[in-house]
Amino acid sequence: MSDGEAGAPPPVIDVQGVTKAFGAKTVVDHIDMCVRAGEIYGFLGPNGSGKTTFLRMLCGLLTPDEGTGTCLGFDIRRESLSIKREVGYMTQRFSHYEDLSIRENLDFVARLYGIPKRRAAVDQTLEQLGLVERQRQLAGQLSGGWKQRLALAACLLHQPKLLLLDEPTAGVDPKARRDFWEQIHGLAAKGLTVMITTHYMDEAERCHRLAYIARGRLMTRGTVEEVIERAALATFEVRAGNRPELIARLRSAPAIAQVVPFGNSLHVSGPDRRAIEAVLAEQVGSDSAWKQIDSSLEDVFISLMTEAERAPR
Ligand SMILES: Nc1ncnc2c1ncn2[C@@H]1O[C@H](COP(=O)(O)OP(=O)(O)OP(=O)(O)O)[C@@H](O)[C@H]1O
Repeated sequence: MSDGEAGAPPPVIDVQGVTKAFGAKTVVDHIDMCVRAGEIYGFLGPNGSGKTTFLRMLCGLLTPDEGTGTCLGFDIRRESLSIKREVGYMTQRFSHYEDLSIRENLDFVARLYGIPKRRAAVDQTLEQLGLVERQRQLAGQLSGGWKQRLALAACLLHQPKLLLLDEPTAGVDPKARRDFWEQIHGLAAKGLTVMITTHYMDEAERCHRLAYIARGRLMTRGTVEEVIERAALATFEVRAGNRPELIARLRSAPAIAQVVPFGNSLHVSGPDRRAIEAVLAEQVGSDSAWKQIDSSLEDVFISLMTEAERAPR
């Protein structure tokens, strides 16, 4: 599986065989990754698949049990201090002081990290993220979307070269998520590299490239188009309404890897188009009720997750 091309910008993250176990459980299992300067790289996978653990190893917060590589040109095992200086890491549980304003929160973070020319750094970050008008507003009164923007601002104060964002938009409404992504694309256009975890498919589609892991193992990576193409998954839309007995019958057919309800229809997928057609012809009847459609990223991810769950450890 190639992860980059000739003539591409230099890698900002370049790691091989990164592995971490907690007790007997291997949480990150021999992951290779190459992310290039200015890329927005999506890191996806089901809950508990090891994404946060991997991010923590990249930025020097956790030492891998196995594996080698560099982040921002620094060795992930030996130079974690240098890495931390140049990485902005937005964790899932970003906290701020509710009774301090946006400006006061940023000033506090700048003090904490000993950022030189603190006032100028705060001014610049407020400007950069469109927070100037709201700088006196108390953080506790902000909507979810503005809170996320404050969190992003706090990560940018020290002008990192790499942003690691762990589910930055969880629970944020679609408009605020869109605004957040505008910011991310703007930052990447200026040369910042961004690695982002998300469970939202529309966000995955906004990444330049992405990787999908399940149970700590890398299942696929590439552009959205490459990931869908490589999966070679045949998907059919079955317009059969809500029929639990039909769903159960389809799921029991060996040719069918997954059946997922989508509104009034079902998405039925598997590796062998003809074999699925044979099952549908038998189970659904008239072929006017079903047709082949393009597989979506979500269809592919669900299929990969199922594959990972079935694989022996
Ligand atoms: N410090 C730790 N000690 C023991 N187990 C841990 C530790 N940190 C994480 N784990 C376990 O490792 C597994 C992977 O967790 P991780 O947080 O990396 O997954 P994730 O993909 O980020 O999940 P989510 O999408 O839910 O955030 C989980 O089973 C978790 O309980």
